[in-house]
Amino acid sequence: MSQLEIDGLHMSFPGRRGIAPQHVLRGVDLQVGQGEFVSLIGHSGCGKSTLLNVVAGLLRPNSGRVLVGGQPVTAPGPDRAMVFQNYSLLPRLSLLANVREAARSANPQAPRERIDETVERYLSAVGLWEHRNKRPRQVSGGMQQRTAVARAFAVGPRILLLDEPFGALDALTRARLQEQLLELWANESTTETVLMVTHGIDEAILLADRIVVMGNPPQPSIVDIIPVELPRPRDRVTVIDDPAYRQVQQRLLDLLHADQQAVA
Ligand SMILES: Nc1ncnc2c1ncn2[C@@H]1O[C@H](COP(=O)(O)OP(=O)(O)OP(=O)(O)O)[C@@H](O)[C@H]1O
Repeated sequence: MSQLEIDGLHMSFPGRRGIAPQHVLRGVDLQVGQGEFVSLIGHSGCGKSTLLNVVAGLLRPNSGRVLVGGQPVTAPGPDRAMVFQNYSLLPRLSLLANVREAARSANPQAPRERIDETVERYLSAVGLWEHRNKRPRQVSGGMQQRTAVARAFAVGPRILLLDEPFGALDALTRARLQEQLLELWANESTTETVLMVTHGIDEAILLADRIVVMGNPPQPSIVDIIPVELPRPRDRVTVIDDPAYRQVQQRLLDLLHADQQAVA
C-alpha cells in the first residue's frame, strides 16, 4: 500500500467579478511509497504549492481525495509536517523554543525529557545547538531555515512536505542544508517519506527517487513522472558525470521547455 495516495484531485479558485474560476489542478493522481523522496517541479503558477497544501490539509480540494496510510486527509495533523520557503518561525521565541513548542504540541503525552532530547537531537543535527537561545532575527536566513527543518523533524511526522525550502538561500548554504536534510531523512529520524517542491532541476535529481513534472494550463496536472535511478549516497560533484543524471536532466529540460512553449 502507498503511504500517500492522491486520487483524481481537482482544485479551482473562484474568479473575481465575473471572471471564470481558475482551474489549478485537474485530475491529479499520485502514489508515493513509504520511504520515497519525491520532488515536484514545474513552471511558476502550475499548482505545486496548491498540491502540497492540499496534502497538508490546509486546503480542501473541489473533488478527489488524499489518503495518508489509507486514512483520508481532512485537516492538518502531526503525521505531516511542512517547511515553507520563508522560514515561518515564531519571532518572539528562541530557536530552541520554536522547535520545542512544535514537538510538544504534536506529542502532548510525551514526557518532558523525551521532548528535550528530541529538540537537542535535531537542533544539533543541523548544527544550531550552540545558537539555541537566539531569536530568529538574531541569526541568518540559512540558520532560520535549518531551524525550520529541525522543527519539522522534531514533530516526528511520517511525511515531510517541503515547499521550496532552500529557494531563498545562497548556493553554499543550500548545498549544506540539502546534505543535512538527506542525512536526517535517511538516518536520523522516523520520517519516512518526503514530498518536496523545487524549481531546481539539479536539486530535484540530487535528492529525489522520482521527479513529478507538473504542467501549466491548459493541462494543470502531472505531465510525467521520472525515476532517478542513481545509487545513494549521491555525491553532488561526481553524480553529474553519471549518464543517468544527464538523461534525467535532458528529459526535464525538454518537458519544461515544451510546457513553456505551450503557454507562450
Ligand atoms: N488562495 C488562492 N486564491 C486564488 N488563487 C490562488 C490561491 N492560491 C494560489 N492561487 C493561484 O493558483 C495558481 C497556482 O498557484 P501555486 O502557488 O500552487 O503555484 P506554484 O506552482 O506553487 O507556483 P510558484 O512556483 O510560483 O510558487 C496561481 O495562478 C495562483 O495565483
